[in-house]
Amino acid sequence: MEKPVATEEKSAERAVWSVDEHLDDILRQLRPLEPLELQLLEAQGCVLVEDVKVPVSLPPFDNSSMDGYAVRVADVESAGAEYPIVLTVIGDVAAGSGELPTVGPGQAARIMTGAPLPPGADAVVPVEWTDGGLGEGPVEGMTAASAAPEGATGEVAVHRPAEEGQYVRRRGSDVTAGDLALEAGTVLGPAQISLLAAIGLGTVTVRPRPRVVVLSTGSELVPPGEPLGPGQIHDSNSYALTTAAIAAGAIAYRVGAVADDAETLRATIEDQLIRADAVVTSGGVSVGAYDVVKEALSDLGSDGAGGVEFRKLAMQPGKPQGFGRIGDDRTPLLALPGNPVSAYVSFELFVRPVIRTLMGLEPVRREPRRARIVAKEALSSPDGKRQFLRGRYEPPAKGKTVGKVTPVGGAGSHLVAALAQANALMVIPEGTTSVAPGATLDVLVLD
Ligand SMILES: Nc1nc2c(c(=O)[nH]1)N[C@H]1C(S)=C(S)[C@@H](COP(=O)(O)OP(=O)(O)OC[C@H]3O[C@@H](n4cnc5c(N)ncnc54)[C@H](O)[C@@H]3O)O[C@H]1N2
Ligand code: MOO
Repeated sequence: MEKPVATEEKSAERAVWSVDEHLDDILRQLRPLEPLELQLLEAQGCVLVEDVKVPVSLPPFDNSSMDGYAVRVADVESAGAEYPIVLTVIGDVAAGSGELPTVGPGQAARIMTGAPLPPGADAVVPVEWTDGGLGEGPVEGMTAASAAPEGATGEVAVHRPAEEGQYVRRRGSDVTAGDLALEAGTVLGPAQISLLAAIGLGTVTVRPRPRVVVLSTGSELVPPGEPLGPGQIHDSNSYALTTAAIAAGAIAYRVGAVADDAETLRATIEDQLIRADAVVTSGGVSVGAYDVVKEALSDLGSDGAGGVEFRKLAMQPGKPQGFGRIGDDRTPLLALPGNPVSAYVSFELFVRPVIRTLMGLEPVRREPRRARIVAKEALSSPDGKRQFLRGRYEPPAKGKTVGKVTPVGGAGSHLVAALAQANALMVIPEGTTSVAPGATLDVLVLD
């Protein structure tokens, strides 16, 4: 844990906050979202809040793992290529068959993969071990039932013996009724959702994905796809932050850029609160005459309570930051700086942990990795600030613990092209003003 930058009680006006102090202050004000019962497809990536028990065994019945013939082992004991055993085919058992024929001595039932093993049979011989009912040598596969309905009856020659239970998947061999299917705390990925579906659960109780409303502020902003007028730029932050929120696990709503007008901004945010578990804004948090986010948000609490506090952080980029809880539900709002790299780095450091906390996901912060700097010149960093430079990270070679990182672009917080080439943030600590090539440092890998 790094030494706090300011030790006296914090006040937005005078103290500089460290990155960790700001994040800790945000996180201590948040609780994970209340669990919800969701449809399986909506639960992907969410944390299960209760143990799930298996209601019915899997497989629910003995079934075939091959397309072939359900037989009695005793009948085919002496089967061989030279002297195949000929059995009478009494019918087909397809996957999903409800009514099953009974296989008597000298009989076989044609059976498909996943179909229940019919009574009387105690093994399956794959169709490749038989003549498929065609009266010749071993076949490659069955003729489609639609093309040859007579294949379900007649005779079949079996060329190899079978062992008891061969190609039979036993009832309960996967999981047994009453077993623990998944433990509370499990993050549901496709394999876990597969299991829930297989044991017949249509819904599951999880912490839901937070709904994150993203809005940009700035009268100069024009949506991509529209032409620029004098002095205008395209709004890239709302796209970066919306997609970053989705990548972090949220359901994100991008609201178009709002002009630098405090009343419009306040009304827009109030309108959005109905669908927000968190609000993220960009721009308007510095000291300019048109930085209206401060003006609009400082008192946007419930009945005058709460509101957003604006701070200076000992970091670069991302110095000006706002955080507070607003509206009747005390919805967390993070006001990020407008420079595109600052907004993105701020998202990584503060908003992503908020999303993960609301979802109950661990770890909340990215775990730093160590990497050796590959560069021609030393990297410089402002004294007293934690700097986040953009870099390309390569994982450690086999048997090594330290990877490599090459800076891309400079420290400027407007350099979006370099950001797009980067896959990591290089972290230069507060007390360090110069780092030589070949030195190692922490990197946050943006995967
Ligand atoms: N006198 C001072 N000026 C500035 C300071 C300071 O301490 N004293 N801090 C600088 C730092 S550091 C940052 S970061 C920025 C933060 O400014 P704001 O949050 O108020 O952001 P804006 O002024 O609205 O915009 C800054 C910059 O970013 C561009 N921008 C804004 N929104 C978007 C968007 N959605 N998509 C693309 N680009 C966007 C905007 O056009 C500006 O160029 O303040 C410094 N100034
Ligand atoms: O801190 Mo500002 O965020 O450097 O560009």
